[in-house]
Amino acid sequence: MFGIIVNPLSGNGRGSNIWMEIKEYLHTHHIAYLAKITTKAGEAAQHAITLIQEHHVKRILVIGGDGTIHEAAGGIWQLHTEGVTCALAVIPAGTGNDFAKAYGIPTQPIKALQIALAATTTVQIDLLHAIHNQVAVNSIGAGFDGMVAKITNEASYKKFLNRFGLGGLSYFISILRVFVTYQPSTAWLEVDGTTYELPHMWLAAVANIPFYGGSIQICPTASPHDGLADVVVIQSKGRFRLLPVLFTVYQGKHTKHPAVSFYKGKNISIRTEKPLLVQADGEYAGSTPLHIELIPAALSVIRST
Ligand SMILES: Nc1ncnc2c1ncn2[C@@H]1O[C@H](COP(=O)(O)OP(=O)(O)OP(=O)(O)O)[C@@H](O)[C@H]1O
Repeated sequence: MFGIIVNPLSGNGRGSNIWMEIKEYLHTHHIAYLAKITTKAGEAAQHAITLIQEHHVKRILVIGGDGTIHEAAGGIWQLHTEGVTCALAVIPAGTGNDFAKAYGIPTQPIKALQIALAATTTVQIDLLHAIHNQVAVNSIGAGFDGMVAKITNEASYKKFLNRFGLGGLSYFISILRVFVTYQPSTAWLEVDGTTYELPHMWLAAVANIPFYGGSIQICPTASPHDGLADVVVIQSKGRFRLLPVLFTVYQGKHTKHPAVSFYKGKNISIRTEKPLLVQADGEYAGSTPLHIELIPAALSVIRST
């Protein structure tokens, strides 16, 4: 028996349509499952806990976006700390789908389901453990990207673009909106005991995978298997100096720009002169200060071969 968690509203209703298709396939092929459908934000974590504790599932398939994956992974991790294991599989149904991209999970729902059912390749991935005991699978960032996550999730164009399968474009629109108004500030980054002062900081993001915000290659060298978190910092006094970064970051070709710097470590703190918005896996997650600890090999993920 395996468990399924569905966010029917992910990708502006794509989650619901995919669920119909998957349900039909499972019935046709006489595959037993137990499904939980979310009815409000935050529910996926509890669904994961219930599926594991009460129904003893060893595999949970999430049909949703990165926000729902974030919550389900949090539930699985909570029980992992008590010694109970359960693997996570995904059928991408969200706007950005960065998690699926990182693990080669196809966007075609039946293909993604077949990978989940076969479970031939399971990998252990690192997690980013932050304040309020939450874990992130993709990234946690403060400043510019916290603001982009917030306005994207509130924007009406996210819904509109999702209708045409162009959800990823909504992040780009938000980036342009925030870019013209954002005011950088001083921050202090601590990586494994060494503190760096960062004047004119636009963003500081801690990444577990190379992508965020719908396939932006913010940290091309980030790996969820190396036991280290990658930190990317962007600093600039002027806005227009960052234009080349803006237009090269999607291909991960911004890395040599003098405004961009990278760090790697296990314990990362970010303090700022004024509270900055924080995003965790693309969802609003409070504000700075931030402390993140990398937990190595903390979650089993079923990936494409
Ligand atoms: N039934 C629901 N009603 C309202 N909100 C929900 C529901 N189920 C989940 N959520 C919340 O919706 C948020 C976004 O969901 P999700 O990430 O799955 O889709 P998305 O926003 O379309 O995709 P992406 O994160 O890739 O942009 C999550 O933070 C989750 O808590």
